[in-house]
Amino acid sequence: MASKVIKKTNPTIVFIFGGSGDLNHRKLTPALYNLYVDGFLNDQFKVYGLGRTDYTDKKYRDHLLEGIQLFSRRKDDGKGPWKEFSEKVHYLKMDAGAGTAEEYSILDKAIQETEKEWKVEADVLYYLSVGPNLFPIIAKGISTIKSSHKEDKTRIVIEKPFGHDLQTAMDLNKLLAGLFQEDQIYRIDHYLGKETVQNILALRFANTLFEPIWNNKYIDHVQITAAETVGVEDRGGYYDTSGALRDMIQNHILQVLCMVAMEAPVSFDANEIRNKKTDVLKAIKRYTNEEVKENVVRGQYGAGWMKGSKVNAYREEKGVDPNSATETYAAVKFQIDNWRWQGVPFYVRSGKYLAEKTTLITIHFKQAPNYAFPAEAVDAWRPNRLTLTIQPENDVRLLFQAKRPGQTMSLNPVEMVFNYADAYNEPQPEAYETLLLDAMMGNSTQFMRNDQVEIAWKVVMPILDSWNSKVPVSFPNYSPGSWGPEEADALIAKDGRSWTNSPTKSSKDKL
Ligand SMILES: NC(=O)C1=CN([C@@H]2O[C@H](COP(=O)(O)OP(=O)(O)OC[C@H]3O[C@@H](n4cnc5c(N)ncnc54)[C@H](OP(=O)(O)O)[C@@H]3O)[C@@H](O)[C@H]2O)C=CC1
Ligand SMILES: O=C1O[C@H](COP(=O)(O)O)[C@@H](O)[C@H](O)[C@H]1O
Repeated sequence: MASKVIKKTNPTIVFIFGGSGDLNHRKLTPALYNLYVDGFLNDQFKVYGLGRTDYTDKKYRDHLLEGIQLFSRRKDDGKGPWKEFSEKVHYLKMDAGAGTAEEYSILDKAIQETEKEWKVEADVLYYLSVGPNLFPIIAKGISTIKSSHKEDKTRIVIEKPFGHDLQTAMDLNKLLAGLFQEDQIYRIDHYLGKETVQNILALRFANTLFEPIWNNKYIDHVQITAAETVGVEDRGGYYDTSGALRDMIQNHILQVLCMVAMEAPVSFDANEIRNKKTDVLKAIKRYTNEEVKENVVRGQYGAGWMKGSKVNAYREEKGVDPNSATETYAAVKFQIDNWRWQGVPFYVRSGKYLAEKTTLITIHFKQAPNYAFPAEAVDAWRPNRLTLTIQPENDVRLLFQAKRPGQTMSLNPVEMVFNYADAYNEPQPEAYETLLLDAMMGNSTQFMRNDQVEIAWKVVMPILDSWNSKVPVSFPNYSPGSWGPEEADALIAKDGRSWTNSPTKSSKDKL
């Protein structure tokens, strides 16, 4: 087996705004720790958590170690690699919201001291893991830091949500463009870092098997589901200003849709891939108010039960307006008006408190002609289906017809399965590991470009506008633990199709 060549980062300083926050605790520090253990970080590496909370370096490291123990794919009791890694971790107390050059000068000082100690110019990554209200002020603050003005060495990662609507996304893009070059800006969408999402390009463009039939001649329709078994948890305040369409569909699901629908790139250059994805977004049909009613369904969960526990209705959640019209579920039938996809609907849906935690893409092929087979042979006939499960499993399944053993020509569908965990012994990196490493390496392929974000907003704006312009539908309209509102079943059923809820658990399961 060929040995893996590991390319290390340059000497790097990472500043995490929101270092005391939840995302850093659960995702960012565990990701950096795993990159360290896997050998991707230069020996000259430092990470500073930033926030207003009082922490000494020691207390901060203890807090982060708890995060490693709870959330990292690799655990550590504090005596393993964490011990050495934690010496690279520091905390700086600052009010980033003050936005003054004086406040930001502590970062300047930290860079200068570190460069003096390392005797090299460091790459500097600023990660904005804070609420979106702070993005503009922090971006301006960073631009005042004298020692990180070298464009090729300074990068800024912006968390979601990138804007609340098209106008606010455009405003933020404009502000960032005035402060940084576009190739310094990394707008993160963590779905793009997931292994199986990245595998879509390999599956489509590294095999001759699929691409020739990847079009409206052979594909009947595509489904993308991102179902969650959690409610809004302690993020009610944020979620109530967002909803499923903004929180999941405008970003994650549209990006996944682009990977499924894009044309073949001529190279893996960041801009080439992003151009091809942008073309898909441009081709998505913009709905009129009337068409929104026909093609979009929204839902909100009521009170009920999840796995034996009683759960509140959305309107009773902390931080949520008791009369809220915010959707916790959305299903959309998208239509892509281009040569490859015309006439092939893309049904997408996402929701909280659904029956299963699953993210999957299903490609439903057209029915093969079955006239030559006896009627009884085709009883169980099902069209071919390719399923890409993104989580909780990472697998690819191809459903096709096979002859049952016996003396008669009796057919039934079977599955060929490729499962990452079975196929490879290597552990899979978490999405944030992949994306943080890419950002440190200066590879922006899996990040959103300014125009991509804006076009994605343009796709959903007619839906948001239509929802704003009329009296809300009667909420709640689905129970926790279900697959969402009945109207979503009707949305697809009226086209003579049905949702694929979950792939079979193993190839031995009865199909
Ligand atoms: N948590 C998650 O699972 C996900 C989060 N995100 C995004 O990541 C970002 C962060 O989310 P999350 O970690 O959950 O949020 P939290 O509310 O847990 O953390 C917010 C952070 O912002 C810091 N902060 C707030 N005001 C200031 C200020 N004036 N100066 C300095 N620091 C400040 C807080 O630090 P302090 O109080 O110490 O000042 C805290 O560290 C958001 O944009 C969110 O949308 C995206 C996907 C998932
Ligand atoms: O960005 C978000 O994603 C999570 C779901 O992410 P996943 O990786 O667990 O599928 C979602 O819960 C959250 O509301 C949203 O902001």
